[in-house]
Amino acid sequence: MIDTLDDLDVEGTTVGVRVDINSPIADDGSLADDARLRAHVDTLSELLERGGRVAVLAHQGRPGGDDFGTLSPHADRLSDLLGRPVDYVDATFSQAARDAVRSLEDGDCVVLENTRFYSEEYMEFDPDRAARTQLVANLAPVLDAYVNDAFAAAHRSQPSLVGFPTVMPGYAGRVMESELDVLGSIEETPEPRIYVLGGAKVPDSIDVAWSVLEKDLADHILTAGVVANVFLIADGVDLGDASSDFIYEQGYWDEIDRASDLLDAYGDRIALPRDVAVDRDDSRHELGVNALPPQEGEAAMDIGSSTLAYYERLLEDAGTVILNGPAGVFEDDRFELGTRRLYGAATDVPTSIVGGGDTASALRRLGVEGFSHVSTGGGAALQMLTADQLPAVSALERTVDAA
Ligand SMILES: Nc1ncnc2c1ncn2[C@@H]1O[C@H](COP(=O)(O)OP(=O)(O)O)[C@@H](O)[C@H]1O
Ligand SMILES: O=C(OP(=O)(O)O)[C@H](O)COP(=O)(O)O
Repeated sequence: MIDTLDDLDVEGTTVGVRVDINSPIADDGSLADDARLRAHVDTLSELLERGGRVAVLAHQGRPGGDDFGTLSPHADRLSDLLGRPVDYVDATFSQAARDAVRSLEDGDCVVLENTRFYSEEYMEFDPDRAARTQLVANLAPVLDAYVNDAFAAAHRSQPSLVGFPTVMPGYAGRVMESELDVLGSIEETPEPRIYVLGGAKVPDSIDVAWSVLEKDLADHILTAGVVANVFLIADGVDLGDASSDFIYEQGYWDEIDRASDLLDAYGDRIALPRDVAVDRDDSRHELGVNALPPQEGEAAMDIGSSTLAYYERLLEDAGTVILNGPAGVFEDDRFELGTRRLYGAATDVPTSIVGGGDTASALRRLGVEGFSHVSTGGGAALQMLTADQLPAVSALERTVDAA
């Protein structure tokens, strides 16, 4: 049983609110999509209107990634969306951050800097240990309560997600509450059940694949995106140096062995692309897997038309489809076809559940709609649908009682 905002006496209370506003970032550093900020408006508005003093905690990107950066543009955008001033401080738990939180008055909001600027935040801890990290130990004394609205990050056991509710009363925000309601009630989704695993977070996708195949939750897994490329290499296909180098640079080389083990154990339930699309002479060019490797410098950027026809046939018989991750580099018009058609076909399945920040952004851009549920979380939604507990949700369940 988790407490919600209905259980929190908000007025005059200083609340640390963990949101997930991790967003695509344009080349000039601005937000390329603000959907995740919009999602949290209800929670933040409610807290502010009820007289709360709100300190927003969030991450943006992963250390070393192109989208790793400051939350300053997020604060500006939140101010527009909330229709009230939102301060930003370029500190997360230092004296400057604590002063900014202490000086909040009823109805004030400040965004603290990217929690992942601080190294412990990118590590996974059990909640008790997380409570002793620098972030929680330094910030908790200036907060009265903690609200977790970051469903999309609830599968991470990181300090800002599991540490605070160990030392102060923790509550689910409105996004967290509604995601848990919708995804938690899908106990008996219609079969056959198909998982579509695309995108670029290969280790997460392979974890999910193991889990749903072992538990017999998935009748088929359709691979797409970088996930498919890893499976193709594991299956002995020569995808060429460009795709291999990309996988190596992402640190995913060991995932090829894990994909190979999965194919050995459950190969009959894992569908691999039959063709891929590469950039040749500045145009989309499709190659059957038998025609691989591609020419030098060409990388597999999307699944091809034969693969789409094959996947569409499998989806015709599905009762439930759960999808995460674009099928290709949808940001480039030449490689959006796989995502457009695959996700389009999924809207015809009786129960269709989609998750993921980039995925949702791709679908908006491509105008694909009509799913049963579009979750704010990708990995978090998938983990929940594997029936595994989300660490941040468990931490809220075990939170300390309000005084
Ligand atoms: N074949 C591919 N090669 C390189 N990148 C790809 C490929 N297919 C998809 N991607 C990239 O995957 C990214 C999204 O993946 P991911 O972050 O896992 O999605 P989500 O945020 O929805 O969970 C996009 O930026 C897209 O360009
Ligand atoms: O974008 C996110 O997850 P998602 O890609 O599964 O939707 C969350 O912000 C979690 O980010 P992380 O996967 O870097 O921990």
